[in-house]
Amino acid sequence: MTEIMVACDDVSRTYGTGLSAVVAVHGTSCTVSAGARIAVAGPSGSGKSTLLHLMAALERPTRGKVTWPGLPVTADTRAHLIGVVFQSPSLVPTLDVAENTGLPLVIAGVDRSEVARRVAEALELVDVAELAAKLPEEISGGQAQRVAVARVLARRPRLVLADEPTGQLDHAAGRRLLDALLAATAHLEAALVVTTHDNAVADRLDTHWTMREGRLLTAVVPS
Ligand SMILES: Nc1ncnc2c1ncn2[C@@H]1O[C@H](COP(=O)(O)OP(=O)(O)OP(=O)(O)O)[C@@H](O)[C@H]1O
Repeated sequence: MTEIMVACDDVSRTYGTGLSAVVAVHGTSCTVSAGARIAVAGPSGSGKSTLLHLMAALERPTRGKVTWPGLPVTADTRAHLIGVVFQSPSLVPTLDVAENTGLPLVIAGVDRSEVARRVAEALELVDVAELAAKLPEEISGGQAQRVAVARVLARRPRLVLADEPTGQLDHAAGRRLLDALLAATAHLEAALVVTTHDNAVADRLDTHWTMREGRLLTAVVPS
């Protein structure tokens, strides 16, 4: 049977209360299987990021349940098993590319030689190995975003959730970033969920989900 990385069971997330309450995600059920490659599209404000944050355990549902049947997710293991890529890379300006990539591993107390090994592998996977000694200010926005992906991959996650990862990149840099994400998650045998407004991005993924007003419409598998 296919392993389920994350399952949302009738999940809702409401922000605020009373008249100002916003139902960002409404009664949504879905599953992400091991190795799945899913694009989540939908208009701005339709709940894509909120759904992703619920899957990442960065938000708690106000109703329903999110579970990770195939992953031993606890507060301690979450960040290693589930990698989240945001729209903006948020690198530490005073650390070089290799140090930025290894920072979460160093904080987690991973052995120095193991950090070096995983950083080298991750930078290779996203094709920025030659930038290892550069500072963030010395690299392009597209390269910085690939370093942010490497920082996630260095933890060897089983599930990668990318929230508009190409949103701040031009077409060519966006394509390169997506190439790197697809190749790296295939290498790590990780499932990948990408939210996007861009059809060119969605078309590269196997399964298409659409959100409207907080609801997940029927998933479409392109022929
Ligand atoms: N922390 C928050 N507090 C209050 N409202 C929020 C919060 N986060 C999201 N919302 C609201 O929830 C709704 C869904 O937002 P969400 O960011 O999930 O949508 P989205 O589809 O990802 O949008 P975009 O494509 O513009 O990023 C919106 O109405 C938004 O204003």
